[in-house]
Amino acid sequence: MQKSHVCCSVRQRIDAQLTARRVTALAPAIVTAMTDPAPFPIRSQSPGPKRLGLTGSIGAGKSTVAALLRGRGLTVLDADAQARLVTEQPETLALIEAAFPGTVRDGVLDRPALSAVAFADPARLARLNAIVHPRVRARMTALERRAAEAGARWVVQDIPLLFEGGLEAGMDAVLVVDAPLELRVARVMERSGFSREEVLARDARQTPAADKRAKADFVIDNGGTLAGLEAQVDAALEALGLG
Ligand SMILES: CC(C)(COP(=O)(O)OP(=O)(O)OC[C@H]1O[C@@H](n2cnc3c(N)ncnc32)[C@H](O)[C@@H]1O)[C@@H](O)C(=O)NCCC(=O)NCCS
Ligand SMILES: Nc1ncnc2c1ncn2[C@@H]1O[C@H](COP(=O)(O)OP(=O)(O)OP(=O)(O)O)[C@@H](O)[C@H]1O
Repeated sequence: MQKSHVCCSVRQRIDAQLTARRVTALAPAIVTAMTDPAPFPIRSQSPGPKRLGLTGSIGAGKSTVAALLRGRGLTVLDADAQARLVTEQPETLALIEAAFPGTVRDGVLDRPALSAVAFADPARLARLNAIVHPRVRARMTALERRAAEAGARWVVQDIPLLFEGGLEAGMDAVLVVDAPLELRVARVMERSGFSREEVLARDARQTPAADKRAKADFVIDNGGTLAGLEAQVDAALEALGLG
């Protein structure tokens, strides 16, 4: 009952405003609504909270956007964090060590060592993904169920590999955050101490940023200031009726 009310209120607001299906920023801190004859489509017919997929290439600013969304009261489920928990489980570590010998030491994953082997070769990365991703998905489903029980009407699913996993079909809306490659590289080098080559190796294993943008319902350009980013996040939430 409550859920259909949310769905209707989203539709009403967007019908009334005849606003954007897509929000883009052509320059930092400037948000432009592109008109679309159709109201924003809320796709899911399934019960449970509506899902806002949050994705983007390495270093685009997903975690930063996720923090803003949390700050606005939304429940954010973080696939990277779940992957980290999964890769602490003995069962997963045994599978990883068997597939990538030498990457687990004293029961702890050597993340740089695994990265060096996995991101160097698509077949190896596929093998790692096959171990980790089903477990991450199961945990995300469990978290979503918990959020539903707590009364959440929307959940944000922060999933770096949303398009790579074909998960967009299960989302009610997809928000892609993006920034120019060189800026993403510089930000990740600064944040994580990775080399330029390490960042580029990961980027090369992801769906190209241009393809992500093309598939998005909302594109947030994070090539500028944090204030500009925040303004775009608020515009997207407004268009979804969550502002
Ligand atoms: C290889 C691992 C150990 C490296 O750990 P590390 O701490 O260096 O990176 P972290 O997990 O924080 O990921 C940082 C970013 O790297 C990129 N990345 C991570 N895994 C992948 C992947 N399988 N394919 C492409 N890009 C990836 C994403 O942009 C991600 O946001 C780790 O990333 C991992 O276990 N990856 C497999 C699980 C996975 O796909 N996680 C991402 C989404 S669920
Ligand atoms: N607009 C901005 N201005 C300055 N720094 C920023 C901005 N947006 C994000 N950053 C910084 O850039 C780095 C990358 O951002 P963030 O961690 O949010 O990206 P991500 O997409 O989650 O990365 P990953 O794919 O590695 O998980 C962080 O250190 C973050 O604080």
